[in-house]
Amino acid sequence: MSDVKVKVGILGASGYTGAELVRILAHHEASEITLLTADRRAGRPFGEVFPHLAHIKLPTMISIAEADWSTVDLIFCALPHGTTQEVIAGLPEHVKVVDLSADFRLFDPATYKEWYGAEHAAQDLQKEVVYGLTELHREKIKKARVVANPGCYPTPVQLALTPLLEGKLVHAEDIIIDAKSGVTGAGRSPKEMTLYAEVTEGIHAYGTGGHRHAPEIEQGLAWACGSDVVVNFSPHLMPMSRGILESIYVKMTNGTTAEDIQAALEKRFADEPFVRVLPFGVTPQTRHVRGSNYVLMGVVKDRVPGRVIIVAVEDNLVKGASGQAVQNMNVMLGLPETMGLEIEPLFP
Ligand SMILES: NC(=O)C1=CN([C@@H]2O[C@H](COP(=O)(O)OP(=O)(O)OC[C@H]3O[C@@H](n4cnc5c(N)ncnc54)[C@H](OP(=O)(O)O)[C@@H]3O)[C@@H](O)[C@H]2O)C=CC1
Ligand SMILES: CC(=O)N[C@@H](CCC(=O)OP(=O)(O)O)C(=O)O
Repeated sequence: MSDVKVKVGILGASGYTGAELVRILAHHEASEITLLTADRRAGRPFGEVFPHLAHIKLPTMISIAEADWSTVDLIFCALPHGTTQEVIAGLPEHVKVVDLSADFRLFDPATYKEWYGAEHAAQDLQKEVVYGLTELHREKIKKARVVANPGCYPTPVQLALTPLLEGKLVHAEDIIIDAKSGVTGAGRSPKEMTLYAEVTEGIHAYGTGGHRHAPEIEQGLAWACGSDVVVNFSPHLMPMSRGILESIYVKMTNGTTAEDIQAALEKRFADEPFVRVLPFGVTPQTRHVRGSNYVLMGVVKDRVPGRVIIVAVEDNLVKGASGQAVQNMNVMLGLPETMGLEIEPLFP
């Protein structure tokens, strides 16, 4: 491997996923961080905003307007969705991009407008974007200049269901995803939904019957089975900082058993470094992936005939965002895919 390091920028470095990118890249031997941006916190040293990472030598965070793009080979864009399209569309061609926001994840402009409430501002660029669920789109990611990192909720469910839909082992029209997330999923900017008094000692459903990740999940599952898919997706906010757990209820096709589902998932992910299928009947906890890039999934036979339940977990800030973003960078640059990501989960 060459000693020349890839120069990396992080736009939105003062947010949760920005901090997580810095934490991961601190152990990434083939890259160096040369640009950090913030908005309200522009002008402040990174280590002042995140004292737990103050020992790392980093450039001061500046505004995007001040950025010199000649100092970067690749940027991670960790800006709120809606603010990203114009920034990325204006970048010079030599800059590769991994976008963590939702701005380039939906490939049909009408669907984008329906769920995000505005016309897509960079439709030409959208045509060259690759959807960055690494395990499912690795070959395209290798050649991409701009990668749309998946949403946190859509990652585990697409991993679990893609092999089952491809193998016609489950029905595409009967999929229920009951999802639960920690509050960091909502970002670091203050919001009523994430006030301590309203999160602690209770749980609540939100976006019930129509969350913007439903069309992203449906898009990915339609790629898997070659026809339209409609899912019932219902997220809940949990009194914990990180982690996502999804209980996925599906109906098996005639003649398929829960053991067949287990075997199909084990086969599909046998060589994947970041996806683990647990022994049949064992379900994972969010604590089993905390701080790591792993997705764990467990298959359980439902007592209701013909049905099976898959429980999948990830850390929303790692495999659900910054970890998968670094995994995609590694693939785009031809680096070992696991570089910087071989961190064991923090338990308990
Ligand atoms: N949190 C999660 O679990 C996941 C998040 N994502 C996506 O990743 C992106 C970043 O999320 P997250 O880190 O949680 O968000 P945060 O709210 O924690 O951070 C947002 C960052 O963007 C900066 N920023 C805000 N508004 C602007 C603006 N108008 N122009 C330029 N910079 C701006 C902020 O700067 P400042 O601090 O100075 O205001 C901050 O650095 C979002 O698109 C989110 O949807 C994707 C998957 C999971
Ligand atoms: C708990 C919480 O608020 N979660 C966020 C999803 C976070 C995420 O990964 O998605 P985006 O990148 O699409 O924002 C939500 O429900 O909107």
